[in-house]
Amino acid sequence: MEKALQNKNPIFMLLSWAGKDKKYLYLSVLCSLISGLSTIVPYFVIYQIIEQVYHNTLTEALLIQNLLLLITSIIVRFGLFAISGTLSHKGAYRTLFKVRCQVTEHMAQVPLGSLNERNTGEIKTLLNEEIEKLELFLAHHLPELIFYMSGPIAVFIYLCTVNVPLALISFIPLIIAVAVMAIMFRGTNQMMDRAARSIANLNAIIIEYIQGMRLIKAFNMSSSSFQKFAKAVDDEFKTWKEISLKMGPPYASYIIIIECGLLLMVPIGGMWFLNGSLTGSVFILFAFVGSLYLTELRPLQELGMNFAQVLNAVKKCVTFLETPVFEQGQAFPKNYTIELKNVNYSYDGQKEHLKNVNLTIAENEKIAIVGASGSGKSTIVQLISRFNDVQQGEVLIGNQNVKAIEYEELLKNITIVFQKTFLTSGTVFENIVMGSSATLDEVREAAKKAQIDDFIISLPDGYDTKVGSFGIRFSGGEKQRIAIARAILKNAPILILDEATSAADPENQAEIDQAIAELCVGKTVIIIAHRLGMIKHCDRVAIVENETIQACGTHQDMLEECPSYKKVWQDYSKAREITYEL
Ligand SMILES: Nc1ncnc2c1ncn2[C@@H]1O[C@H](COP(=O)(O)OP(=O)(O)OP(=O)(O)O)[C@@H](O)[C@H]1O
Repeated sequence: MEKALQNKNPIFMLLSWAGKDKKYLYLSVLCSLISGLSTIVPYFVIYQIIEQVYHNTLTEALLIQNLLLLITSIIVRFGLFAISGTLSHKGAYRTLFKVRCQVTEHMAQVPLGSLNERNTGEIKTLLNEEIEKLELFLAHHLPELIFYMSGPIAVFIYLCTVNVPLALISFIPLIIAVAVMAIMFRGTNQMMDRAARSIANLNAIIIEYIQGMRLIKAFNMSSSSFQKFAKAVDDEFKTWKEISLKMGPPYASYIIIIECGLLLMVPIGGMWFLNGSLTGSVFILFAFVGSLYLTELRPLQELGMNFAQVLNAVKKCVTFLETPVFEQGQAFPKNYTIELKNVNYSYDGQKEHLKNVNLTIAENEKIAIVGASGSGKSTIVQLISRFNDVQQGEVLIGNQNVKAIEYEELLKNITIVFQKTFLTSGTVFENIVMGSSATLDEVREAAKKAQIDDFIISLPDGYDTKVGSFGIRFSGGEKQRIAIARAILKNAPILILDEATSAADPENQAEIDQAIAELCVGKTVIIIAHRLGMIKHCDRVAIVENETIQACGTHQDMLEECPSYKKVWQDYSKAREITYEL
């Protein structure tokens, strides 16, 4: 793969992605070549017949011989073309599978931050539409290009053996047509780039529209959302209209020019015949064949246009595959102390979202991070787990920079429970086990501790119930308890709870608190919670304000010494006492 990326020629890139399946593509090209070369046979037969008629030597035996030759050439031409198509499709779909695997594998190896920079629509477009265009090239364009080109080239060579000057003249329309085509393709790369961006934008808006359907309905935003969608469709329409307007005239010119061979062959060949420098049979051959053979190249124009899109798709795949991945690192340290030293971080390179953050969390210590919404609490924990990388300063675990630790090892040793739990489309069991080799008993044990076992066994298929089947939708609280069960099962030495119990209902709160308390035993724990009740699990509290950690200490010390923490605590206590009178 590395080697392939250094070699930027798109065709070589594609062939290198095909790997061992290149053989199908090469064989397909070979079949296309032979099939294309067989185009020469009918022209040869025509010339033979003209000669035989002209010299009055045509016999029944010769007619049958010519007929057999024609039938054989037709069988070879279309038989091999069909075989070529079968082979090219086999090679193409295997290659597509490999490219899709590489892209998805690469996605898992790049920092989450660099994926966030690309919108969902862009990645979906790359995986579906852009990679699909590679099939168009490998299965269709490549064999067809060889097929359509080899025939006329063979005929041209054959015509040269008959009469070189006239053969060269018969070639002139192609030179002019190719020049027109070259003019046509000037600037199309940028246009195709724009077309790809426009379809990615359209995809992103469709995804946003579907995902945000509830919000759209709740706030009656359908008209404005439709406007956004309509604008994206309009942009797509305008882009393709512009492309069509730019390509239409040269396309028509190409078709017309390539058909103009007769305009050269009849007067020039006729004059040479009249002044005796050409035999009648050669004149008739050129008048028919010399003006016809180039029309075989008509489809090349369309192939050329599609090829620009294929090049664009290859470029997109290469750019994505070149996104830097995590480098190989060292083993996870034996000590689970976490340290943030002079950490600065900005999402956009402009506003500083974290400034000079310093925090040390001892092994087995439990620390709560509190602060206003948007103050940077989640950003801090994301830097520890390398969802994003610090831009200045360093994050250390067991005195080792997290960037130097093997990424998989890092993820193995850290469990994060987020506020929003993502459930995959598998069974409930698969959603808790998450690829580990835990048994059903172990999974149930974890689920019991997370207070979700009773609910799961009440489902139609218990732990084998498919998420989303039987119209089953999990509530926010149920999803969070599944996430807690996952964390209990994973049992990593470092635990991060980012608003992990925000959706717990009051009935289960006490049990979940108990589950979390058990989960935290013997671990280095960071808890982010707006419900400050979680602080009772913690040894210390750190408060984030003005993009940095303002103060850190025990709950009692902070109440006495940190006015902003005191205020946060008072606000929380007051909020708990509020009752709504209806
Ligand atoms: N992917 C992102 N791109 C750009 N800005 C971001 C991104 N994620 C967070 N931010 C910004 O960084 C700041 C800190 O966000 P963060 O999520 O860390 O805050 P938080 O304290 O965890 O908030 P909350 O308590 O509401 O979850 C906010 O201003 C937020 O808008």
